[in-house]
Amino acid sequence: MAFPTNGDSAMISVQELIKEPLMLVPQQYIRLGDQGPSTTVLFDDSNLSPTLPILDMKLLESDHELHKLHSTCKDWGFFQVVNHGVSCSLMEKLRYEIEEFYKLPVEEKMKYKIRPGDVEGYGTIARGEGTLDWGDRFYMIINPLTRRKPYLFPELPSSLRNTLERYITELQELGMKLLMVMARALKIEREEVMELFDDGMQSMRMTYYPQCPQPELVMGITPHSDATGITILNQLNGVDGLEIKKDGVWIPVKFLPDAFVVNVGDILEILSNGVYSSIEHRVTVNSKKERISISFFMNPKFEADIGPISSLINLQNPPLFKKLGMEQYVKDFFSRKLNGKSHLERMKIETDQVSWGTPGDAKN
Ligand SMILES: O=C(O)CCC(=O)C(=O)O
Ligand SMILES: [Fe+2]
Repeated sequence: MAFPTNGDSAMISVQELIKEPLMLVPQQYIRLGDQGPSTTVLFDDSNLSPTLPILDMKLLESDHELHKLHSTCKDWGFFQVVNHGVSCSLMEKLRYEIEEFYKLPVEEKMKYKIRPGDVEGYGTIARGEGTLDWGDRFYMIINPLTRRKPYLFPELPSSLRNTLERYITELQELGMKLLMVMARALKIEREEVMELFDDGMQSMRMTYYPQCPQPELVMGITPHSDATGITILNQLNGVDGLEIKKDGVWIPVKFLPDAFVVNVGDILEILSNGVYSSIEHRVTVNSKKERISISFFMNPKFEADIGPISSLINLQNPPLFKKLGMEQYVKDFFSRKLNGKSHLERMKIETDQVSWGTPGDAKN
């Protein structure tokens, strides 16, 4: 599928840019004031900063852990998950393969470059205010298989491709398990979630954030919420940088070995009729070490309708979001600038259009 984009697809590799010793960041990457990364709450020695909740996959059958998951998805929209069942050796192999991929000469990587009018492939599209992010990305749809671009996934170096294939299988299983426990916590029928997400639209983004001579002036990825069901993030080389916006402040996520970071995306906020919230996040970079991550995005199938799940709607909880086909939802998302939660805002039903009850009741 070709997505309309708002023009400018900048094919500049930050990795190439810093090959020559660089003292000053070029103008097109600079963000000042509120737009810059200087608004973070730093971890202090007394450990007073709030830390992201950690959930144990093996305990999620218990009512206690289920309750913790439910309140975490409502209050944080983000958590780390341990005992997730994906083997350490596969995680190590994946890290190695992705590092090797980014070490390839730029001409090799350019074989996968984002083509005009598209969003998939290697490179960065300027989707903010024209300011570029300090990171080289590779985004592609990986499921359903028929949506894989023939010049992307199938053309990757075979050892990376085989490792990704194994990783995708494991993450599909983990993602489905997470969605099922969320359904239980939300009191949604398993079948309903299965129907939406089984063989759904899935995509991934591998990102390489090079070290930066002036990290206080740039952003690895602009603040955004994910337009997904859920996202499972693997901070491959253990370098920090992810920050989430909680109660109006940016909080750094401390890397936890052998854990995934999971977040609620806009689609899950819509499906849960606002009971769960997607959260804005961003990535800052540093002057010493590059950060490498891979995000796995799980979504409903292209044929599905996105809207509040009917069993969650009643007189006290009227629908807060419109209904839209997934195909159209994805198209609309990619044709807009990446800007906080603005895409989700467009899906909201105006308060004066809501005919029953008070909208606030839904956040129970
Ligand atoms: O690299 C990261 O930690 C976050 C990436 C991200 O937010 C995304 O791919 O949507
Ligand atoms: Fe994200």
